[in-house]
Amino acid sequence: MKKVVDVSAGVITRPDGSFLLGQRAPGTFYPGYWEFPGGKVEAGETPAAALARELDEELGIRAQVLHPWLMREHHYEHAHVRLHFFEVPVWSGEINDHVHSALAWQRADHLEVAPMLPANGPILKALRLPRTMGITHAGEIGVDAQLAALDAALADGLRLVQIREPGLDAAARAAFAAEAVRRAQAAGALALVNGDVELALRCAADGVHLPAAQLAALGARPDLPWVGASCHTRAELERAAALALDYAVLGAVRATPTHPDQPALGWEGFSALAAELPLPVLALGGLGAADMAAARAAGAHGIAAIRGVWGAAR
Ligand SMILES: Nc1nc2c([nH]c(=O)n2[C@@H]2O[C@H](COP(=O)(O)OP(=O)(O)OP(=O)(O)O)[C@@H](O)[C@H]2O)c(=O)[nH]1
Repeated sequence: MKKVVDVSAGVITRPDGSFLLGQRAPGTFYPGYWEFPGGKVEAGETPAAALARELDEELGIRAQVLHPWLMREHHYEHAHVRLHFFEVPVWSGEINDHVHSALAWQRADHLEVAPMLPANGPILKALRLPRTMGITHAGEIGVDAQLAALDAALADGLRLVQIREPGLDAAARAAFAAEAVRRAQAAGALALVNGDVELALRCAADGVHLPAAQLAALGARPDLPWVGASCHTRAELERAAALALDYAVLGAVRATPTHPDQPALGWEGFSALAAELPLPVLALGGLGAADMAAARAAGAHGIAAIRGVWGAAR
């Protein structure tokens, strides 16, 4: 059995969404491959402290803000690594690299450098997941009002839409889904259909969002580009990870009128449940754009919302 090596890596992000990659130098494992800056956690160090130290040693910068994000394990020929990824949106000092052959600011949807270290493929996919998910409720506000709110939110930058319409009958739901997928995709957004793989395929959606009961019942990941699930417990989050889903939605952070029976987790409860998972987790439950910073500090990838995304007037 190879021993487990803990490694911390930082997704150092600029306000335009680009992040920093470094190319591994000759004489290291996987020379020429690209990685997120970081390195091994030393005895007695927390992963966050290790990353702060590595960024200082390798790049000469001080991380001012470090958000826990994902944890992934990977078996290399030389070691079994447990990678602790953090997001680093704020740092001080000029970047002055001491260890890589080259550095490059990259965007997840338009990577210009290759190859990436083998463990990092899912990390790049996670970085392509937008930070805000809008969940439709045409059954409540009406199809026309929801489509108008969708257009306004897309114009405002929304790039991830979950079509969730338990209140519409099958025909109305299918028609609404087809139209919402069309509008979302025309704006460059991902559109996911809640709970219905068949309908997602029929309207060429980007994926499916599984309610918790479906997550529990499924034997394998549905064959669609994006698959996520609603989770309320650690066991459900681990099941989503075991099925290699692309994301989970975890709530409720606050009590909401949609799910009055669900106890509120608060940010502490959220971060305890969402810690050290290999997939990004969106926070749900009474949230809006103003909660993004708190969500990310708690380890969330971003937020998912019904009312909080469609705007007060919509
Ligand atoms: N820094 C970093 N390491 C990664 C990433 N992805 C990934 O699989 N790894 C693996 O994690 C391990 C990190 O080792 P390292 O050699 O960079 O560690 P280090 O800076 O502490 O070097 P050292 O060997 O001199 O102590 C390597 O096995 C590397 O392949 C990544 O994105 N960033």
